[in-house]
Amino acid sequence: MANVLRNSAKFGFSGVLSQLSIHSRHGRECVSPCFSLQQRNNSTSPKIKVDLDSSTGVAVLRMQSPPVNSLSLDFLTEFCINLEKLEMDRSCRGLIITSTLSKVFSAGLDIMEMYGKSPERCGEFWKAVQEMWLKLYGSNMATIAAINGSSPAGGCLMSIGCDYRIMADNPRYSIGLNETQLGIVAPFWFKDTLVNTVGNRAAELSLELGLLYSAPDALKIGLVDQLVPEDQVLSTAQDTMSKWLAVPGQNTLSHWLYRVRTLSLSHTGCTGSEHSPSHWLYRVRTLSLTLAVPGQNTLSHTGCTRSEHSPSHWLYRVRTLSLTLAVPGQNTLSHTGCTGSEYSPSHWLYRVRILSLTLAVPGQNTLPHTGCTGSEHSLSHTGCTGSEHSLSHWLYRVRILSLTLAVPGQNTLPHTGCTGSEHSLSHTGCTGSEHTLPHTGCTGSEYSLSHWLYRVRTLSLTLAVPGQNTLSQYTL
Ligand SMILES: CCCCCC/C=C/CC(=O)SCCNC(=O)CCNC(=O)[C@H](O)C(C)(C)COP(=O)(O)OP(=O)(O)OC[C@H]1O[C@@H](n2cnc3c(N)ncnc32)[C@H](O)[C@@H]1OP(=O)(O)O
Repeated sequence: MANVLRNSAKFGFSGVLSQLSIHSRHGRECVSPCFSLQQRNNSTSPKIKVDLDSSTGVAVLRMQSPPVNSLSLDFLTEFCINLEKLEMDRSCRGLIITSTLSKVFSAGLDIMEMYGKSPERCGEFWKAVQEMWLKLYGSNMATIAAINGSSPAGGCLMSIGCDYRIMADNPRYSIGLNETQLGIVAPFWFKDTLVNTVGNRAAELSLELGLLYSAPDALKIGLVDQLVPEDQVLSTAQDTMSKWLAVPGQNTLSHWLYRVRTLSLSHTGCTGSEHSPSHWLYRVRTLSLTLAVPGQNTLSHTGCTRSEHSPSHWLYRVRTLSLTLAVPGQNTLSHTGCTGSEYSPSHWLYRVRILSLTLAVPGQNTLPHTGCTGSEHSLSHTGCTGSEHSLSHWLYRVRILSLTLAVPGQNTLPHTGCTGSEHSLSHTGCTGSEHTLPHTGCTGSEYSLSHWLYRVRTLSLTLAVPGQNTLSQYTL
């Protein structure tokens, strides 16, 4: 095992990933998640121990899977089953996650799950990773990570999936999304969750470099919220939990409102009951990887069949897709036809976001954006120049168009056929007849900025967890 880890660090994780092919098509019917979880839990000794204090409504979930609480399929399955049970137990309102191991909270995904396993097993494993995050991040309970040891990669994801993080004040412990250092592309929902936690720039640096932070540095960038002496991690978590549980309606609106952004990204495009969250995440991840590392995404990332996806085929498709999505008619080959040597995966991945921003205002990115060469596309360059494109202007427009993008299946070709003049503030690329009250509730004269922002936020909530968020739950 140590060899695998060492090799993955030395040769890049692609060597390990090439063993992996996630071909699972997820064509399965929706079954009870609890049932499917139980079906695949093959472990014998419990890797998770849960104690629920019925007087406080707080459960402590202890990870107890030596040597490092790595997130294997069995571990994740057990974790999800326990989470699901607590979620259904109305007496439980708060959840604290901690480790029984000394020095380690969780080492992240179990590397052995990604080595030499069948495509079916890999698919199951990846679904379980997603389910863990969805269940944790989407939990109705207040959640606190009591991080009493190192917490790299998936361990960090688990931590930032919680509402609050308390870490042992020990500089030898580290935390961070270090996937890039292993040659792994952190999926976009890892990235989004990190951005939500530490902000754009810190997340960008962190992911491009695959940084692990010591506990004090993690506190500095906001990756954890509090450091306490090691022997006080759990008791502090318990004290803190009582504050969270004292917030009126904690399990509903306030908790949800501030966590929605990421989930809305993850779920855009869902329609119908057949799209379970995990199914969607899997598909979205594929797309995002497809975009992210042209020429460097191998078959194992994508669920594609081998014969179709040769590297050149990939490049072509990526280029097409990028052009379509990004700044139609304005992205030149220098952005899209890059080869591996110019654009390392992490560099590409985490700059794509910039181009995404650019793509958000089609029809309104006019001459100042055109003719850009690769070198001009720096972080600060989102395609805008000139006084009319101030940051706040951009932000608001982007947000509005995000709304448009967020209702796939309803926003259709009218985006692409718009001319500049149609893209007024009140026009998000939709034609009137398709975009009626259920999306926005606005008519032209009501399109003041504050009104829009408010409505957009409301709508995001609606979109956030299809099949789980209903209007009745979140009507303001
Ligand atoms: C399907 C698509 C893939 C894309 C997914 C992208 C997302 C990836 C997220 C991930 O989580 S990838 C995993 C990344 N994890 C790490 O980089 C952590 C590596 N481990 C460590 O840094 C250290 O082990 C530790 C956690 C800081 C603990 O250090 P300590 O010195 O206490 O223990 P070690 O001697 O290093 O390890 C003991 C033992 O445990 C094995 N091990 C460590 N980490 C893992 C792991 N992630 N999976 C499986 N096994 C692990 C290690 O090999 C040792 O085993 P041995 O048999 O005793 O040699």
